[in-house]
Amino acid sequence: MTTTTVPTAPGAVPLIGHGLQLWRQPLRFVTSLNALGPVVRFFTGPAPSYMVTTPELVHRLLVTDARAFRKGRLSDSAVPQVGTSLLMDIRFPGLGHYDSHRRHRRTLQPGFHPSRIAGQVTAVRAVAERATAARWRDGRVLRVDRELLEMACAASSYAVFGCPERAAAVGAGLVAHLERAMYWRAVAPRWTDRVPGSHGFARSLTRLHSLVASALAEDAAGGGDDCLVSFLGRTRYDDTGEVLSPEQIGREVVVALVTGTHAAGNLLPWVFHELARHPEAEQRLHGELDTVLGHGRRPVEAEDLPRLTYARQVLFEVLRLYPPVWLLARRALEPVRLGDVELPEGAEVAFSKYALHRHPALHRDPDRFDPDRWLPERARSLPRGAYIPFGTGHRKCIGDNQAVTHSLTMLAAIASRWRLRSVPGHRVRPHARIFLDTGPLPMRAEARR
Ligand code: HEM
Repeated sequence: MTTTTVPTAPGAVPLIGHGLQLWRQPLRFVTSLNALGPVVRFFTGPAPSYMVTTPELVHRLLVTDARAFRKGRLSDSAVPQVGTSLLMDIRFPGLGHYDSHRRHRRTLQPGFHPSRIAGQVTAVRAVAERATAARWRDGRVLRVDRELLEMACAASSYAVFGCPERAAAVGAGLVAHLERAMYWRAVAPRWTDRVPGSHGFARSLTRLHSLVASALAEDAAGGGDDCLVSFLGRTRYDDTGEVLSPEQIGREVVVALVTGTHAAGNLLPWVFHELARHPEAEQRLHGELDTVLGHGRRPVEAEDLPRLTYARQVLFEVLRLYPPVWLLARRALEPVRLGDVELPEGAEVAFSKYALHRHPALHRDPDRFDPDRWLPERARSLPRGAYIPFGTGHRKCIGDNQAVTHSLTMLAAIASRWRLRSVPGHRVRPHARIFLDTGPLPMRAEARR
């Protein structure tokens, strides 16, 4: 197949191509492409983009042929706003894209070592305990989406800053400003700087950089806590011995906070939504929590997490059905062949984990919530690349362990004491922007007795 025989998604309109479909019903649009072929052409402007729909080709894109691609459009739109960081296309003099990323990643990786993350469990549990004690009451209807986003923000701020006062100063509102403006910058036309949220964005960015500067100053004076900022302040590139500049540390912190808050914080509302719709799964989860934590429900500790196997299956199933990072893209650095398709240099290639995770050829009854898919013997039969909530290859999420540990801890702390019930008449409509969320999610809290 050449690029001329690649199928084009139906319904393109002049000038904006499929932009309206992607804007109005993004999830329906990306899943509809599964049936058209392994590579499908679509348009959001005059130049074509290509959607890859099979695990084999996604694996080629992210692993086998990864050197032939860079990040592309999303990185290009975010860099002028928040600067270059590990998540974007970072470059060092004399090194290409791949080697620049590798050098930077090697330097940051120890900051996310599992032992450091395990050390955060007690603080993350305390975040959930404090929030539920403050606002949750038996029978009260809560905006569960906001509650859990705030908890995720407090948990990731703790991972970043260590010191509880500084973590408290971050606040979900500040992080939400950043996420909102980054989304609008990515989708708004290039000719305008005036995207919704830009004003709050500038203030939030300055505030975050100043929190980082004071944390680094405190560290230099010998009073800092062991946290991501203090690790980043100490780490050095192993080839030159150079340290990261405070500005660079600030940029990495923006990414860690936005993804830690929004990607992880959007996951738990989906978990409670699915548990409320599947009482048998909820009962199994409660049974496991009662066994592991005892009927007195002692607080969850890091050592308990490996024993929460069903809770982990529930989480993995929600990551399949509602992958928070639902769409990703790359740009070809050179002419490249994907399967039977020749792509020119500069081609934008996207893939959707939402579509891949619901592909009927890969997952039986793909729209059904079934945590037992993740029983080891069943999970083993999945083809490579069919389940990649955290990506794969050299750019796989560096915060995957943190996201799973924090989410499991909060799930255990909440579900050991609370059950959340759907509110009759409320329909959940997924919002797919940078991250996939439930939108407003009112649920009734019931204390477990
Ligand atoms: C449920 C939570 C999360 C999900 C689903 C998620 C998903 C992802 C995905 C899919 C990628 C790969 C992007 C690509 O290939 O272009 C990624 C990269 C990344 N994530 Fe996450 N993430 C989550 C949480 C976090 C957290 C908690 C942090 C930091 C504390 C984080 C930091 C990053 C960074 C820095 C990268 C870039 C890695 C690189 O390019 O080397 N993420 N994430």
